[in-house]
Amino acid sequence: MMNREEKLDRQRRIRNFSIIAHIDHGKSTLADRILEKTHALSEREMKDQLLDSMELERERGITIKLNAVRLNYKANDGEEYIFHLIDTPGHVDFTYEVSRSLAACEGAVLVVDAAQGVEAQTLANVYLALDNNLEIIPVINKIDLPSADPERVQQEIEDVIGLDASEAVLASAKAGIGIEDILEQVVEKVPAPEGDPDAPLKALIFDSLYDSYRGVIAYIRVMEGSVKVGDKIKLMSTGKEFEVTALGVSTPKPLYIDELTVGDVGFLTASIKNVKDTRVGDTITSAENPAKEALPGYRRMNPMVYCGLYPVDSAKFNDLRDALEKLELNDSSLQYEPETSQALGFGFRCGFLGLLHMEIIQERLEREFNIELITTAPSVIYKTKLTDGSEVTVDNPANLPEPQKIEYIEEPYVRASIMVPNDYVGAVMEIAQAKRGNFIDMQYLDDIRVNVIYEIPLSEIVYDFFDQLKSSTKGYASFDYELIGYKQSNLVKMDILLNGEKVDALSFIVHRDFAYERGKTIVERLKELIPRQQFEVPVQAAVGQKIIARSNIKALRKNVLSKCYGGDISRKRKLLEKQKEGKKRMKQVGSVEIPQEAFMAVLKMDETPKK
Ligand SMILES: Nc1nc2c(ncn2[C@@H]2O[C@H](COP(=O)(O)OP(=O)(O)OP(=O)(O)O)[C@@H](O)[C@H]2O)c(=O)[nH]1
Repeated sequence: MMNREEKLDRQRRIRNFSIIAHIDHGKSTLADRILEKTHALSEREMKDQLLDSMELERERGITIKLNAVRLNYKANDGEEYIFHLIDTPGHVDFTYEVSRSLAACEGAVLVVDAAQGVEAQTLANVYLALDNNLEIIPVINKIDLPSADPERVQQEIEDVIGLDASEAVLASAKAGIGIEDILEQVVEKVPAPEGDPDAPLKALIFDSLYDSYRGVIAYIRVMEGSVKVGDKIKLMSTGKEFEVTALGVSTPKPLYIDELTVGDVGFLTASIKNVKDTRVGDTITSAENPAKEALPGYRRMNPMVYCGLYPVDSAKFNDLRDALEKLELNDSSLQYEPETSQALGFGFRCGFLGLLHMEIIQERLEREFNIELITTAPSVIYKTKLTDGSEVTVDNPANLPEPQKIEYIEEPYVRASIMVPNDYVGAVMEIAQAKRGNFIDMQYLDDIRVNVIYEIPLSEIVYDFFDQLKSSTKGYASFDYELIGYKQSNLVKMDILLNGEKVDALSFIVHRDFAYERGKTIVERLKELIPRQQFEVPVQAAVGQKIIARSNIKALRKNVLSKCYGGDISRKRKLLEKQKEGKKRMKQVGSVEIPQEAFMAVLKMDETPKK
């Protein structure tokens, strides 16, 4: 164990920092270069971008799970420094996790693409870093690109963000230019951690994951005091106590050590069975000598978006429950509870931080657990005030109380900031208006670009807002949003009837002014998406008792087999197999077979249906 002097001397040489950037500006590439430069990895190990560890992440090119590595850097001043490089997820769904991992740092390397310049997430990340009082080191990356314009971007960083960019490093993470300058600036500009090594322990949890051998692994930053293997610790939000079984740092290989002290960033295990006991943002203290106050900023994350997950094969309900249980071990923001749908049978209503989070879970269920799912359209949480004075929250449109019982309905709103070149401002405003947005502000960033700010219902963002934005701005728009609270809206529930029967899983909530239009569109879309049956199927959209749109799915003219009546058997089999293939993602609802796409039809309202 180190004595106080040794601890203080070490603390002086620690630098904790993150890399922040808009998506694709080169964060992971730079992290790799830094690892290489500090000899953390051999070239062979460098083959894959190491900080992004999960397969899905790599495929989608985004970072979901946070991670932290310890690196040793011998600086030009001749001293050995200890760097902790903390990785942050790069998507709005995970903003809270980003803010907590930034809270574990004293500095941030801000990467801005030399051709693209400042974008929506650049700003959003800078604000998070400033909220956490971080020293920001601007880096202009990709200067090797022919389209790079470092001077313009430097000016932009000063004008738009208000940071001094006179010493911004001109870098190419790809070509390995400027990496040493970045590391030297980290040494010079990022302050060493403060905090007393002899104070009661305060450690911030900025990530946690479940490992089937070791239980929960909490990634922590020690802010005060120190923690040793064998210590009794206490989680300050719950009061639960555990005994530390192991401590370590990733280099990035795990290196087990006996003690983590002020300024250290590493992992801790303590026979904890559930990630819900180590929530991101919570404070770990000593059970015997507890700190008086927890670290600031702890929030419990609540899901923003819900959808129903149903196994295509009803016999797989238990498999689905087991799979969700497993995923939940590793994901404290995932919520689920059993739900029954008249149309879809037994399934689960699941809550997610956002749409990306939802897609990731769906994909993992299908890929890792081999469960074919029918997923219903995502819904936000509505607050309804009833005429009897009580309040209910509704995460499933099918459960919205009868209209005559409702006093009013409130829905969540976000503040969206959309950055676009001048020429596309009109297109952006058109989309935002169509999505019930209230115009708030328009800021000119420079001669070319504008930041357009709207308040928009979250439900409209959930419905293909970003896709529309991308396609009508040729991909130039960048977008960020934050939840601002609930507002009253004139909303109604739209029911869909197939063959005269209400299909609960197809119900959705819509603004009254849009009900007629959406009703018409969805009926047309369903007509395209639902295959012809042996009989004619009427499709109707209704608000309350009133049918507002209808259409008919014509009956099949011929049985598919009758075509090859008398034909050879192999052709017949092929046809049958093809039919079976097509049936995979179908659900028999009453007398009608409905394909997966139909349940999501409500999401793609403004697209012309493809057959
Ligand atoms: N020309 C050039 N390309 C670069 C440079 N740095 C990164 N890239 C490329 O830019 C793309 C995005 O780089 P990443 O490092 O994955 O970006 P990121 O910011 O980590 O992206 P996310 O993980 O999706 O947030 C990749 O194709 C890189 O090869 C650079 O200095 N020059």
